[in-house]
Amino acid sequence: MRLSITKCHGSGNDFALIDARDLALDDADWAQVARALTDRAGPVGGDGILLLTGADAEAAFGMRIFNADGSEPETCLNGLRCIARAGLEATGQPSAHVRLKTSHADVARDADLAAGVYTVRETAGPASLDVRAWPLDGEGDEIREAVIARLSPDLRFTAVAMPNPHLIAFVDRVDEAELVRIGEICEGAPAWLPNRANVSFVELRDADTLYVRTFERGVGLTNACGSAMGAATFVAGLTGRLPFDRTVTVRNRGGLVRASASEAGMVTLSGNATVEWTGTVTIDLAQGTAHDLAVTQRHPEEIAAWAAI
Ligand SMILES: N[C@@H](CCC[C@H](N)C(=O)O)C(=O)O
Repeated sequence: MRLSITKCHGSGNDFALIDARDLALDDADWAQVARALTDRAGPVGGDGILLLTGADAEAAFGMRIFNADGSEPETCLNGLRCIARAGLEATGQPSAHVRLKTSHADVARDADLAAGVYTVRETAGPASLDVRAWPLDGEGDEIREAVIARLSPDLRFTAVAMPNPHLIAFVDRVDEAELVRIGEICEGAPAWLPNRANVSFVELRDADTLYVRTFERGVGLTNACGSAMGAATFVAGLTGRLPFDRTVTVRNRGGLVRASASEAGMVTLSGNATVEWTGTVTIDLAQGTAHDLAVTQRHPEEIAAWAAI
């Protein structure tokens, strides 16, 4: 099978985006496409794949995302900006209501974060504190700044669904080895956390800046995770570290976004949707491999504009 793909990223969280509006593959095949395209030893590499899906009565277009391991999460807010760019360009609209797996979001082209950086504003939520839905068992119905002894005796986590599951711990300094240790416990899908979780450590750097590092479910450490940045901004408000509705800078390993969260749990992020190149590639579904990549157009100007941030 030969696919057209767009290699793109939001804050360095990188994806192969596929216009799937006229493609009919079953979920198992998309999972296999995700494993093939995200393999960093293969010709493309990435944290996941994004599917632009068609309109319905409510939404101008939709997004599906598959993680590198082939699992399909509920949302992806860095990926949504890339899908928004593709969907807005495809439909010719300046803004849109977008269908996600289990929820909706609103997107619009925003003023460029910096010269030449295509920027999208996205609003998603509401964030939910109900962990019975994950499920996360044995820690009560809500987890707010609480020790989860099965993960660490020292850290205090807040559990938030965006609606994908996030465990957020504010720390003085991100300890990456500890983040990986805890991320891997969750990745093992223990009986008390069968659907796993994304785990983030967050530094409050000043009254206008957070730094977020995330071990993502189905992927591992990534440069950035948009839903984690949204969750972290909401938890900063919930725990009184920052006022709700203040727009702050959320830094990450791949760059930054501007973010705000309301008390009702709606989060708004404004950040890049950078296209690196477009091309075609062959997928061997039986083997789960990608080969014969042909890049048809490169965008060094977009890569350079983002690097300057
Ligand atoms: N990187 C994404 C989140 C992708 C999904 C996540 N790994 C999960 O399984 O929930 C983002 O930018 O939000």
